[in-house]
Amino acid sequence: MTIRETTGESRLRALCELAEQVRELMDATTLTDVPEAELTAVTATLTEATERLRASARAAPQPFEFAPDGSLRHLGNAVTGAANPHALPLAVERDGAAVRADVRFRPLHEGPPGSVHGGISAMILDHLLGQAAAAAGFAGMTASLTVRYLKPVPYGAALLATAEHTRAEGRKSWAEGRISTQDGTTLVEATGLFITPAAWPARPPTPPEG
Ligand SMILES: CCCCCCCCCCCCCC(=O)SCCNC(=O)CCNC(=O)[C@H](O)C(C)(C)COP(=O)(O)OP(=O)(O)OC[C@H]1O[C@@H](n2cnc3c(N)ncnc32)[C@H](O)[C@@H]1OP(=O)(O)O
Repeated sequence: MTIRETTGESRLRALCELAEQVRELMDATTLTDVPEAELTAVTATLTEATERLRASARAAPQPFEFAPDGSLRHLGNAVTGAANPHALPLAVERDGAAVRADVRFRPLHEGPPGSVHGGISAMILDHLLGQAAAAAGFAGMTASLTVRYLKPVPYGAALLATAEHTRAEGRKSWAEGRISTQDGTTLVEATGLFITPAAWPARPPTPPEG
């Protein structure tokens, strides 16, 4: 893994604004009820916009990099990356030895009618557990993730995701976490095993943020 120095903050801000607009577009697409002719017209507009963006393309999304304030960020990440339209994006904060993030799912995350797809909840927990392990100095790859779905997860509601590192054994470390309502009802909980690949530095210099 290489971590590059950041350049072009203004351009990155513009990229993040574009990604946020694409998220709005995805929600609007999921919910729209406009007539067919309007759907066709908007599709033509978007086809043109897509071609304009593809006029110059990178080989991969935004990499891990140091922000101007010295923090480590990954704008291309599918969960936390503000430059990745797929991301919520989740803003993960350290809370002592644990991590937390406010979560508000979108209609485009629908699985069963009216609630969030289980794979989306698992993805959020995978990431948060991974960050908890990293925050404890055991950054690694997910080797296994066990998810227990206790109650349907609504979209549109303010929810909380939390995770903490629980133990480590050599390159292996474990974390657990949950997605809860604001009043503390657990909707989904997970435990995960994270393994630091032998080629990675054993401990990252700073806990990753976001
Ligand atoms: C500085 C940058 C910081 C970045 C921080 C970012 C944090 C962000 C958070 C991101 C979060 C999201 C993250 C993502 O989305 S990560 C994306 C999803 N995960 C992957 O793609 C992982 C793919 N798998 C691998 O790369 C390798 O298999 C890994 C690295 C996991 C292990 O390959 P490695 O060659 O190293 O393993 P080993 O053979 O030497 O075995 C070592 C030990 O581990 C035990 N074992 C192995 N596999 C499993 C298993 N599946 N279950 C249970 N145990 C397993 C094995 O028995 C042995 O135990 P022991 O005999 O020693 O007791």
